[in-house]
Amino acid sequence: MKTSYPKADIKVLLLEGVSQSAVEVFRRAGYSQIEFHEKSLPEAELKARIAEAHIVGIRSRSHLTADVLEQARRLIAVGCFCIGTNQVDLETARQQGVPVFNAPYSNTRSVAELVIAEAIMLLRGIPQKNALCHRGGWTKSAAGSFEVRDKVLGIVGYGHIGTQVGVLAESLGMRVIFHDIETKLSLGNARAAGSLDDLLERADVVTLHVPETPATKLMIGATELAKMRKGAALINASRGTVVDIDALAAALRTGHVAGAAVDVFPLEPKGNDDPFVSPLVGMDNVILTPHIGGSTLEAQDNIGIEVASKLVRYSDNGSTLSAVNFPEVTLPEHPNSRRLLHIHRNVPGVLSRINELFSAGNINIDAQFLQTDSQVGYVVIDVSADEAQAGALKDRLAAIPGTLRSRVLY
Ligand SMILES: NC(=O)C1=CN([C@@H]2O[C@H](COP(=O)(O)OP(=O)(O)OC[C@H]3O[C@@H](n4cnc5c(N)ncnc54)[C@H](O)[C@@H]3O)[C@@H](O)[C@H]2O)C=CC1
Ligand SMILES: O=C(O)C(=O)COP(=O)(O)O
Repeated sequence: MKTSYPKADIKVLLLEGVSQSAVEVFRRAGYSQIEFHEKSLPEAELKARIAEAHIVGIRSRSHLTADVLEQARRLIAVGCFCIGTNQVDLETARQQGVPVFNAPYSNTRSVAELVIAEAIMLLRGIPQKNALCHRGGWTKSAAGSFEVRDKVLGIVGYGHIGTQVGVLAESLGMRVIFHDIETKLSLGNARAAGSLDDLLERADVVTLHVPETPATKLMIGATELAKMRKGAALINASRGTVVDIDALAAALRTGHVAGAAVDVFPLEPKGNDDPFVSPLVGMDNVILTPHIGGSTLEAQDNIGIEVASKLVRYSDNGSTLSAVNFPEVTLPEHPNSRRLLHIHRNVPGVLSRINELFSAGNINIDAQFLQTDSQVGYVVIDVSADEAQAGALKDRLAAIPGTLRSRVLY
Protein backbone atom coordinates (compact mmCIF):
# COMPACT_ATOMS: atom_id res chain seq x y z
CA MET A 1 0.00 0.00 0.00
CA LYS A 2 1.32 3.38 -0.97
CA THR A 3 1.65 5.87 1.88
CA SER A 4 2.51 9.55 1.72
CA TYR A 5 5.99 10.96 1.71
CA PRO A 6 7.42 14.40 2.04
CA LYS A 7 8.49 15.60 -1.41
CA ALA A 8 12.16 15.33 -0.49
CA ASP A 9 11.70 11.56 -0.05
CA ILE A 10 10.11 10.97 -3.44
CA LYS A 11 12.54 9.07 -5.63
CA VAL A 12 12.48 9.73 -9.36
CA LEU A 13 14.13 7.13 -11.60
CA LEU A 14 14.85 8.35 -15.14
CA LEU A 15 16.12 5.85 -17.72
CA GLU A 16 17.22 5.80 -21.37
CA GLY A 17 18.84 9.24 -21.31
CA VAL A 18 15.62 11.25 -21.21
CA SER A 19 16.30 14.91 -21.84
CA GLN A 20 17.86 17.03 -19.12
CA SER A 21 14.85 19.30 -19.53
CA ALA A 22 12.94 16.65 -17.54
CA VAL A 23 15.50 16.75 -14.74
CA GLU A 24 15.17 20.54 -14.61
CA VAL A 25 11.37 20.33 -14.33
CA PHE A 26 11.66 17.95 -11.37
CA ARG A 27 14.37 20.07 -9.70
CA ARG A 28 12.41 23.29 -10.11
CA ALA A 29 9.39 21.58 -8.56
CA GLY A 30 11.47 20.69 -5.51
CA TYR A 31 12.29 17.04 -6.24
CA SER A 32 15.90 16.35 -5.31
CA GLN A 33 16.17 12.57 -5.39
CA ILE A 34 16.63 12.00 -9.11
CA GLU A 35 18.47 8.92 -10.33
CA PHE A 36 19.44 9.26 -13.99
CA HIS A 37 20.62 6.49 -16.33
CA GLU A 38 21.74 6.97 -19.92
CA LYS A 39 20.55 3.49 -20.94
CA SER A 40 17.74 1.09 -20.32
CA LEU A 41 18.56 -1.38 -17.53
CA PRO A 42 18.78 -5.17 -17.78
CA GLU A 43 15.62 -6.71 -16.33
CA ALA A 44 17.09 -7.79 -12.99
CA GLU A 45 18.57 -4.33 -12.38
CA LEU A 46 15.36 -2.66 -13.56
CA LYS A 47 13.41 -4.68 -11.00
CA ALA A 48 15.82 -3.70 -8.25
CA ARG A 49 15.80 0.01 -9.12
CA ILE A 50 12.05 0.26 -9.71
CA ALA A 51 11.41 -1.31 -6.30
CA GLU A 52 12.84 1.88 -4.75
CA ALA A 53 11.22 4.39 -7.09
CA HIS A 54 8.07 6.46 -6.68
CA ILE A 55 8.17 7.91 -10.17
CA VAL A 56 9.78 6.21 -13.16
CA GLY A 57 10.53 7.72 -16.56
CA ILE A 58 11.33 5.54 -19.57
CA ARG A 59 11.43 5.65 -23.39
CA SER A 60 10.61 2.86 -25.85
CA ARG A 61 13.28 0.34 -24.78
CA SER A 62 12.34 -0.37 -21.16
CA HIS A 63 9.66 -2.98 -20.84
CA LEU A 64 7.51 -2.52 -17.76
CA THR A 65 5.88 -5.93 -17.82
CA ALA A 66 3.51 -7.24 -15.14
CA ASP A 67 6.49 -9.04 -13.66
CA VAL A 68 8.55 -5.83 -13.43
CA LEU A 69 5.61 -3.77 -12.13
CA GLU A 70 5.04 -6.40 -9.46
CA GLN A 71 8.34 -5.24 -7.89
CA ALA A 72 7.34 -1.59 -8.02
CA ARG A 73 5.58 -1.44 -4.70
CA ARG A 74 6.19 2.27 -4.07
CA LEU A 75 5.41 3.43 -7.58
CA ILE A 76 2.93 6.28 -7.92
CA ALA A 77 3.27 7.10 -11.63
CA VAL A 78 5.05 6.15 -14.87
CA GLY A 79 6.14 8.58 -17.57
CA CYS A 80 6.80 7.34 -21.11
CA PHE A 81 9.03 10.05 -22.55
CA CYS A 82 7.83 9.17 -26.06
CA ILE A 83 4.57 8.52 -27.95
CA GLY A 84 4.28 4.73 -27.83
CA THR A 85 3.13 3.12 -24.57
CA ASN A 86 3.10 -0.50 -25.79
CA GLN A 87 6.24 -1.19 -23.71
CA VAL A 88 4.21 -0.82 -20.50
CA ASP A 89 1.63 -3.32 -19.29
CA LEU A 90 -0.98 -0.57 -18.99
CA GLU A 91 -3.65 -2.83 -17.57
CA THR A 92 -1.44 -4.08 -14.75
CA ALA A 93 -0.38 -0.52 -13.97
CA ARG A 94 -4.03 0.53 -13.83
CA GLN A 95 -4.92 -2.38 -11.56
CA GLN A 96 -2.10 -1.24 -9.29
CA GLY A 97 -3.46 2.30 -9.23
CA VAL A 98 -0.53 3.67 -11.22
CA PRO A 99 -1.31 6.22 -13.95
CA VAL A 100 0.91 6.21 -17.05
CA PHE A 101 1.60 9.43 -18.97
CA ASN A 102 3.21 10.00 -22.38
CA ALA A 103 3.94 12.78 -24.85
CA PRO A 104 1.40 12.22 -27.58
CA TYR A 105 2.61 14.94 -29.99
CA SER A 106 6.06 16.18 -29.08
CA ASN A 107 8.02 14.14 -31.63
CA THR A 108 5.33 13.92 -34.33
CA ARG A 109 6.96 16.49 -36.59
CA SER A 110 10.40 14.86 -36.24
CA VAL A 111 9.07 11.52 -37.48
CA ALA A 112 7.13 13.19 -40.30
CA GLU A 113 10.18 15.09 -41.56
CA LEU A 114 12.30 11.93 -41.58
CA VAL A 115 9.65 10.02 -43.51
CA ILE A 116 9.39 12.71 -46.18
CA ALA A 117 13.17 12.80 -46.57
CA GLU A 118 13.19 9.02 -46.91
CA ALA A 119 10.40 9.02 -49.50
CA ILE A 120 12.49 11.36 -51.66
CA MET A 121 15.66 9.32 -51.14
CA LEU A 122 13.96 6.03 -51.95
CA LEU A 123 12.25 7.25 -55.12
CA ARG A 124 15.60 8.58 -56.35
CA GLY A 125 17.40 5.30 -55.55
CA ILE A 126 19.86 7.25 -53.39
CA PRO A 127 20.61 4.45 -50.88
CA GLN A 128 22.07 2.24 -53.64
CA LYS A 129 23.92 5.13 -55.29
CA ASN A 130 25.34 6.28 -51.95
CA ALA A 131 26.48 2.75 -51.08
CA LEU A 132 28.19 2.28 -54.43
CA CYS A 133 30.00 5.63 -54.25
CA HIS A 134 31.31 4.63 -50.82
CA ARG A 135 32.77 1.53 -52.46
CA GLY A 136 34.40 3.60 -55.19
CA GLY A 137 31.66 3.00 -57.79
CA TRP A 138 29.86 5.52 -60.02
CA THR A 139 26.33 5.15 -61.48
CA LYS A 140 25.38 8.45 -63.07
CA SER A 141 22.06 7.44 -64.57
CA ALA A 142 18.40 8.43 -64.40
CA ALA A 143 17.25 4.82 -64.52
CA GLY A 144 15.04 3.99 -61.57
CA SER A 145 15.06 7.62 -60.29
CA PHE A 146 11.81 9.51 -59.93
CA GLU A 147 10.49 12.79 -58.58
CA VAL A 148 8.03 12.50 -55.71
CA ARG A 149 5.79 15.06 -57.40
CA ASP A 150 2.57 13.43 -58.60
CA LYS A 151 3.48 10.08 -57.02
CA VAL A 152 1.05 8.34 -54.69
CA LEU A 153 1.93 8.18 -51.00
CA GLY A 154 -0.04 5.52 -49.10
CA ILE A 155 -0.27 6.21 -45.37
CA VAL A 156 -1.28 3.32 -43.12
CA GLY A 157 -2.47 4.76 -39.80
CA TYR A 158 -3.76 8.30 -40.37
CA GLY A 159 -3.25 9.62 -36.83
CA HIS A 160 -1.02 12.41 -35.57
CA ILE A 161 2.07 11.35 -37.50
CA GLY A 162 0.23 10.02 -40.54
CA THR A 163 -1.67 13.27 -41.06
CA GLN A 164 1.50 15.39 -40.65
CA VAL A 165 3.26 13.22 -43.22
CA GLY A 166 0.28 13.68 -45.54
CA VAL A 167 0.31 17.48 -45.23
CA LEU A 168 4.07 17.68 -45.89
CA ALA A 169 3.78 15.24 -48.81
CA GLU A 170 1.04 17.30 -50.45
CA SER A 171 3.20 20.40 -50.19
CA LEU A 172 5.66 18.52 -52.42
CA GLY A 173 2.91 17.69 -54.89
CA MET A 174 2.39 14.07 -53.85
CA ARG A 175 -1.05 12.49 -54.05
CA VAL A 176 -1.98 11.13 -50.63
CA ILE A 177 -4.19 8.17 -49.84
CA PHE A 178 -4.59 6.62 -46.42
CA HIS A 179 -5.98 3.63 -44.59
CA ASP A 180 -7.14 3.68 -40.98
CA ILE A 181 -9.47 1.53 -38.91
CA GLU A 182 -11.28 4.67 -37.77
CA THR A 183 -13.13 7.10 -39.99
CA LYS A 184 -10.78 10.06 -40.27
CA LEU A 185 -11.12 13.62 -41.44
CA SER A 186 -8.98 13.97 -44.59
CA LEU A 187 -6.58 16.87 -44.52
CA GLY A 188 -5.93 18.76 -47.75
CA ASN A 189 -6.68 16.60 -50.76
CA ALA A 190 -5.90 13.29 -49.05
CA ARG A 191 -8.38 10.53 -49.74
CA ALA A 192 -9.24 7.40 -47.78
CA ALA A 193 -8.31 4.24 -49.70
CA GLY A 194 -11.02 1.60 -50.05
CA SER A 195 -9.02 -0.85 -47.94
CA LEU A 196 -5.46 -1.71 -46.98
CA ASP A 197 -5.20 -3.84 -50.12
CA ASP A 198 -6.46 -0.97 -52.27
CA LEU A 199 -3.79 1.31 -50.75
CA LEU A 200 -1.03 -1.25 -51.30
CA GLU A 201 -2.04 -1.70 -54.92
CA ARG A 202 -2.04 2.05 -55.65
CA ALA A 203 0.83 3.58 -53.68
CA ASP A 204 4.32 4.31 -54.99
CA VAL A 205 5.49 4.71 -51.41
CA VAL A 206 3.78 3.01 -48.47
CA THR A 207 4.49 4.45 -45.02
CA LEU A 208 3.35 2.86 -41.76
CA HIS A 209 2.13 4.91 -38.78
CA VAL A 210 0.05 2.51 -36.71
CA PRO A 211 0.63 1.73 -33.02
CA GLU A 212 1.73 -1.71 -31.85
CA THR A 213 -1.47 -3.64 -31.12
CA PRO A 214 -2.53 -7.26 -31.60
CA ALA A 215 -4.22 -6.15 -34.86
CA THR A 216 -1.10 -4.46 -36.28
CA LYS A 217 1.28 -7.31 -35.43
CA LEU A 218 2.72 -8.51 -38.76
CA MET A 219 0.05 -6.57 -40.64
CA ILE A 220 2.56 -6.25 -43.50
CA GLY A 221 3.70 -9.77 -44.41
CA ALA A 222 4.52 -11.64 -47.63
CA THR A 223 0.91 -11.41 -48.88
CA GLU A 224 0.67 -7.65 -48.35
CA LEU A 225 4.14 -7.02 -49.81
CA ALA A 226 3.14 -8.98 -52.91
CA LYS A 227 0.13 -6.67 -53.29
CA MET A 228 2.37 -3.58 -53.41
CA ARG A 229 3.09 -2.19 -56.88
CA LYS A 230 6.24 -3.61 -58.40
CA GLY A 231 9.03 -1.13 -57.73
CA ALA A 232 7.25 0.63 -54.87
CA ALA A 233 9.00 1.51 -51.60
CA LEU A 234 8.11 0.82 -47.97
CA ILE A 235 8.83 3.01 -44.96
CA ASN A 236 8.40 1.73 -41.41
CA ALA A 237 8.92 4.18 -38.54
CA SER A 238 6.08 2.77 -36.43
CA ARG A 239 6.95 -0.43 -34.56
CA GLY A 240 9.14 -3.36 -35.59
CA THR A 241 6.39 -5.88 -34.97
CA VAL A 242 4.19 -4.39 -37.71
CA VAL A 243 6.29 -5.81 -40.58
CA ASP A 244 7.42 -9.39 -41.20
CA ILE A 245 11.06 -8.46 -41.60
CA ASP A 246 12.10 -11.72 -43.30
CA ALA A 247 9.31 -11.33 -45.85
CA LEU A 248 10.43 -7.73 -46.44
CA ALA A 249 14.05 -8.85 -46.96
CA ALA A 250 12.83 -11.43 -49.50
CA ALA A 251 10.70 -8.86 -51.39
CA LEU A 252 13.66 -6.45 -51.49
CA ARG A 253 15.94 -9.19 -52.80
CA THR A 254 13.63 -9.98 -55.71
CA GLY A 255 13.22 -6.24 -56.40
CA HIS A 256 9.43 -6.44 -56.14
CA VAL A 257 9.86 -3.84 -53.38
CA ALA A 258 12.50 -1.50 -54.80
CA GLY A 259 13.61 0.06 -51.55
CA ALA A 260 12.79 0.46 -47.90
CA ALA A 261 13.53 2.74 -44.98
CA VAL A 262 13.29 1.01 -41.62
CA ASP A 263 13.67 2.73 -38.25
CA VAL A 264 12.12 0.12 -35.96
CA PHE A 265 12.83 -3.58 -35.65
CA PRO A 266 11.32 -6.66 -34.03
CA LEU A 267 14.50 -6.95 -31.96
CA GLU A 268 16.33 -3.74 -31.12
CA PRO A 269 19.63 -3.50 -29.24
CA LYS A 270 19.23 -2.49 -25.59
CA GLY A 271 21.83 0.21 -25.82
CA ASN A 272 24.23 1.95 -28.19
CA ASP A 273 27.07 -0.46 -27.37
CA ASP A 274 25.07 -3.59 -28.23
CA PRO A 275 25.24 -5.15 -31.70
CA PHE A 276 22.46 -4.64 -34.24
CA VAL A 277 21.39 -7.78 -36.08
CA SER A 278 18.79 -7.80 -38.87
CA PRO A 279 18.18 -9.61 -42.17
CA LEU A 280 18.22 -6.15 -43.78
CA VAL A 281 21.85 -5.46 -42.86
CA GLY A 282 24.04 -5.17 -45.95
CA MET A 283 21.20 -4.46 -48.41
CA ASP A 284 22.08 -1.40 -50.48
CA ASN A 285 18.47 -0.52 -51.25
CA VAL A 286 17.56 -0.12 -47.58
CA ILE A 287 17.95 2.92 -45.34
CA LEU A 288 18.50 1.62 -41.82
CA THR A 289 18.18 3.97 -38.87
CA PRO A 290 18.49 3.06 -35.16
CA HIS A 291 14.96 3.98 -33.97
CA ILE A 292 15.64 7.72 -34.20
CA GLY A 293 12.36 8.83 -35.80
CA GLY A 294 11.59 10.96 -32.75
CA SER A 295 15.19 11.65 -31.78
CA THR A 296 15.76 15.32 -32.50
CA LEU A 297 16.98 17.74 -29.87
CA GLU A 298 13.82 19.80 -30.27
CA ALA A 299 11.54 16.82 -29.76
CA GLN A 300 13.48 15.38 -26.84
CA ASP A 301 13.61 18.74 -25.09
CA ASN A 302 9.85 19.23 -25.49
CA ILE A 303 9.08 15.66 -24.42
CA GLY A 304 11.21 16.10 -21.29
CA ILE A 305 9.24 19.18 -20.26
CA GLU A 306 5.83 17.75 -21.23
CA VAL A 307 6.06 14.38 -19.49
CA ALA A 308 7.95 15.60 -16.41
CA SER A 309 5.34 18.35 -15.98
CA LYS A 310 2.53 15.79 -16.12
CA LEU A 311 4.31 13.65 -13.51
CA VAL A 312 4.90 16.66 -11.25
CA ARG A 313 1.27 17.77 -11.61
CA TYR A 314 0.10 14.32 -10.60
CA SER A 315 2.53 14.01 -7.73
CA ASP A 316 1.90 17.54 -6.39
CA ASN A 317 -1.72 18.02 -7.24
CA GLY A 318 -3.31 14.66 -8.14
CA SER A 319 -4.18 15.71 -11.69
CA THR A 320 -4.36 12.76 -14.11
CA LEU A 321 -5.25 14.73 -17.24
CA SER A 322 -4.07 12.83 -20.36
CA ALA A 323 -3.08 9.65 -18.48
CA VAL A 324 -3.35 6.81 -20.99
CA ASN A 325 -4.64 4.09 -18.64
CA PHE A 326 -6.48 5.92 -15.90
CA PRO A 327 -9.58 7.96 -15.08
CA GLU A 328 -8.74 11.54 -15.98
CA VAL A 329 -9.23 14.25 -13.38
CA THR A 330 -8.10 17.87 -13.77
CA LEU A 331 -7.88 19.57 -10.45
CA PRO A 332 -7.64 23.13 -9.19
CA GLU A 333 -4.90 24.02 -6.72
CA HIS A 334 -5.75 23.39 -3.08
CA PRO A 335 -4.01 26.20 -1.18
CA ASN A 336 -6.20 26.17 1.92
CA SER A 337 -6.95 22.49 2.34
CA ARG A 338 -5.31 19.08 2.56
CA ARG A 339 -5.86 16.88 -0.45
CA LEU A 340 -6.45 13.16 -0.06
CA LEU A 341 -6.20 10.83 -3.04
CA HIS A 342 -7.91 7.48 -3.02
CA ILE A 343 -7.59 4.96 -5.84
CA HIS A 344 -9.72 1.87 -5.58
CA ARG A 345 -11.13 -1.06 -7.49
CA ASN A 346 -14.40 0.05 -9.03
CA VAL A 347 -16.64 -2.24 -6.98
CA PRO A 348 -19.91 -1.35 -5.25
CA GLY A 349 -19.71 0.15 -1.78
CA VAL A 350 -16.30 1.83 -1.79
CA LEU A 351 -17.60 5.37 -2.26
CA SER A 352 -20.19 5.05 0.47
CA ARG A 353 -17.47 3.73 2.82
CA ILE A 354 -15.35 6.76 1.99
CA ASN A 355 -18.19 9.20 2.62
CA GLU A 356 -19.19 7.43 5.83
CA LEU A 357 -15.67 7.84 7.09
CA PHE A 358 -15.86 11.61 6.72
CA SER A 359 -19.37 12.01 8.10
CA ALA A 360 -18.58 9.75 11.08
CA GLY A 361 -15.53 11.89 11.85
CA ASN A 362 -17.60 15.06 11.39
CA ILE A 363 -15.04 16.29 8.88
CA ASN A 364 -16.18 18.82 6.36
CA ILE A 365 -15.31 18.06 2.75
CA ASP A 366 -14.33 21.28 0.92
CA ALA A 367 -14.37 19.66 -2.52
CA GLN A 368 -14.61 16.19 -3.97
CA PHE A 369 -13.70 14.99 -7.44
CA LEU A 370 -14.50 11.54 -8.73
CA GLN A 371 -13.75 9.77 -11.96
CA THR A 372 -14.11 6.09 -12.69
CA ASP A 373 -13.54 3.67 -15.51
CA SER A 374 -14.71 0.09 -15.69
CA GLN A 375 -11.92 -1.12 -13.39
CA VAL A 376 -10.68 1.75 -11.27
CA GLY A 377 -12.18 4.61 -9.29
CA TYR A 378 -10.20 7.73 -8.46
CA VAL A 379 -11.49 10.08 -5.75
CA VAL A 380 -9.84 13.29 -4.69
CA ILE A 381 -11.05 14.90 -1.47
CA ASP A 382 -10.05 18.34 -0.19
CA VAL A 383 -10.56 18.79 3.54
CA SER A 384 -9.85 21.45 6.14
CA ALA A 385 -7.65 19.44 8.45
CA ASP A 386 -4.24 19.75 9.98
CA GLU A 387 -1.37 17.50 8.96
CA ALA A 388 -1.96 14.96 11.73
CA GLN A 389 -5.70 14.71 11.03
CA ALA A 390 -5.06 14.33 7.30
CA GLY A 391 -2.52 11.57 7.99
CA ALA A 392 -5.02 9.73 10.18
CA LEU A 393 -7.72 10.08 7.52
CA LYS A 394 -5.40 8.66 4.93
CA ASP A 395 -4.72 5.62 7.10
CA ARG A 396 -8.44 5.03 7.51
CA LEU A 397 -9.01 5.47 3.78
CA ALA A 398 -6.24 2.95 3.12
CA ALA A 399 -8.04 0.41 5.29
CA ILE A 400 -11.19 0.45 3.14
CA PRO A 401 -11.46 -2.88 1.29
CA GLY A 402 -10.78 -2.44 -2.45
CA THR A 403 -8.22 0.33 -1.90
CA LEU A 404 -5.33 0.27 -4.38
CA ARG A 405 -3.46 3.41 -3.28
CA SER A 406 -4.08 6.34 -1.01
CA ARG A 407 -1.99 9.46 -0.50
CA VAL A 408 -2.24 12.76 1.19
CA LEU A 409 -0.85 15.87 -0.45
CA TYR A 410 0.09 18.39 2.20
N1 LIG B 1 10.14 5.75 -34.90
C1 LIG B 1 9.95 6.52 -33.86
O1 LIG B 1 10.87 7.01 -33.24
C2 LIG B 1 8.56 6.80 -33.42
C3 LIG B 1 7.56 5.88 -33.61
N2 LIG B 1 6.29 6.16 -33.22
C4 LIG B 1 5.25 5.14 -33.47
O2 LIG B 1 4.27 5.70 -34.32
C5 LIG B 1 3.00 5.28 -33.87
C6 LIG B 1 1.94 6.23 -34.37
O3 LIG B 1 2.06 7.47 -33.71
P1 LIG B 1 0.89 8.56 -33.77
O4 LIG B 1 0.59 8.92 -35.17
O5 LIG B 1 1.27 9.64 -32.85
O6 LIG B 1 -0.32 7.73 -33.15
P2 LIG B 1 -1.86 8.01 -33.32
O7 LIG B 1 -2.53 7.22 -32.28
O8 LIG B 1 -2.12 9.47 -33.42
O9 LIG B 1 -2.21 7.36 -34.76
C7 LIG B 1 -2.26 5.99 -35.01
C8 LIG B 1 -3.34 5.74 -36.04
O10 LIG B 1 -3.32 4.36 -36.39
C9 LIG B 1 -4.66 3.93 -36.51
N3 LIG B 1 -4.71 2.48 -36.36
C10 LIG B 1 -4.65 1.75 -35.24
N4 LIG B 1 -4.73 0.44 -35.51
C11 LIG B 1 -4.85 0.34 -36.85
C12 LIG B 1 -4.97 -0.76 -37.75
N5 LIG B 1 -5.00 -2.00 -37.30
N6 LIG B 1 -5.07 -0.50 -39.06
C13 LIG B 1 -5.06 0.79 -39.52
N7 LIG B 1 -4.95 1.87 -38.72
C14 LIG B 1 -4.84 1.64 -37.41
C15 LIG B 1 -5.39 4.68 -35.42
O11 LIG B 1 -6.79 4.71 -35.64
C16 LIG B 1 -4.74 6.05 -35.51
O12 LIG B 1 -5.41 6.90 -36.41
C17 LIG B 1 3.15 5.23 -32.34
O13 LIG B 1 2.21 4.37 -31.76
C18 LIG B 1 4.54 4.71 -32.18
O14 LIG B 1 4.52 3.31 -32.11
C19 LIG B 1 5.98 7.35 -32.63
C20 LIG B 1 6.93 8.29 -32.44
C21 LIG B 1 8.31 8.08 -32.76
O1 LIG C 1 7.76 8.00 -29.34
C1 LIG C 1 7.83 6.80 -29.67
O2 LIG C 1 6.87 6.01 -29.62
C2 LIG C 1 9.09 6.29 -30.20
O3 LIG C 1 9.12 5.25 -30.81
C3 LIG C 1 10.32 7.01 -29.86
O4 LIG C 1 10.93 6.24 -28.90
P1 LIG C 1 12.28 6.70 -28.18
O5 LIG C 1 11.91 7.74 -27.15
O6 LIG C 1 13.14 7.30 -29.25
O7 LIG C 1 12.83 5.47 -27.56
